[in-house]
Amino acid sequence: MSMIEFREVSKAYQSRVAIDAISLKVERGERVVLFGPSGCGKSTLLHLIAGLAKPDSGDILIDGELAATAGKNLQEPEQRGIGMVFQDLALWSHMTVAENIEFGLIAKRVANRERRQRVREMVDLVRLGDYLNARPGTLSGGEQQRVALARALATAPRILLMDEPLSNLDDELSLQMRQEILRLHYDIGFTLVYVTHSHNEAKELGTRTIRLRQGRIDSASNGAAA
Ligand SMILES: Nc1ncnc2c1ncn2[C@@H]1O[C@H](COP(=O)(O)OP(=O)(O)OP(=O)(O)O)[C@@H](O)[C@H]1O
Repeated sequence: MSMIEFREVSKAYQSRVAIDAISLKVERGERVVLFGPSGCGKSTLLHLIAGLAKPDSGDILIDGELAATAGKNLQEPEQRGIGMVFQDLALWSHMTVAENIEFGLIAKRVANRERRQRVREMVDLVRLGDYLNARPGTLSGGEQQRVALARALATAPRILLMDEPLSNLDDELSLQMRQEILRLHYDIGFTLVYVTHSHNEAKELGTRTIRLRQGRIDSASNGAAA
């Protein structure tokens, strides 16, 4: 059973078609990189998987369960077991770094002690141990991205969606984060769908590259290495 399945999914914004009858299967543990020119539908595809957008037609299955169908979400985003790192998904500015990371764990009713331990592991992972009590507004762009990554991974999601998550980082930190993502993938075994314009990131992180063009899968490059 696939972890993510799209059956003839379409999505338009007003008259603009963002996703055009896409059928797609992503298997458990796969690391899929989405490529393609600006406006081809990459972010919309992630939003559909996450439940942040509804398909106009077609079905979306997550781990074999119908999560969305024409015009409605049958599973809310928080029911889908998905972690997200999107550029426009801001951190909560009134909360500390620790509280941001802890948020999903509270929602999942993880016990107090385990929560604190998990937050500690996550800040260490993204090398922000000294910033536990800082507010996001006092951090650099790159540091904020690392908090977002820690927040997304804290609940050990079965699917991790990332939309250009490393674009604000310098080369060295970007490399470290890519290694961390691969290590975590090995440890946790999540399914990754990753949007980037970087060939380096695609080559290192992807087990499969899918190129989108005008809301459709460009079949010439589906399955090819970056
Ligand atoms: N909320 C929205 N309202 C109206 N149109 C939208 C909305 N979101 C996306 N679109 C349109 O849908 C199409 C696909 O956009 P999308 O953001 O998915 O592309 P993308 O491949 O992620 O682009 P980029 O690489 O620039 O981030 C574009 O034509 C865009 O203008």
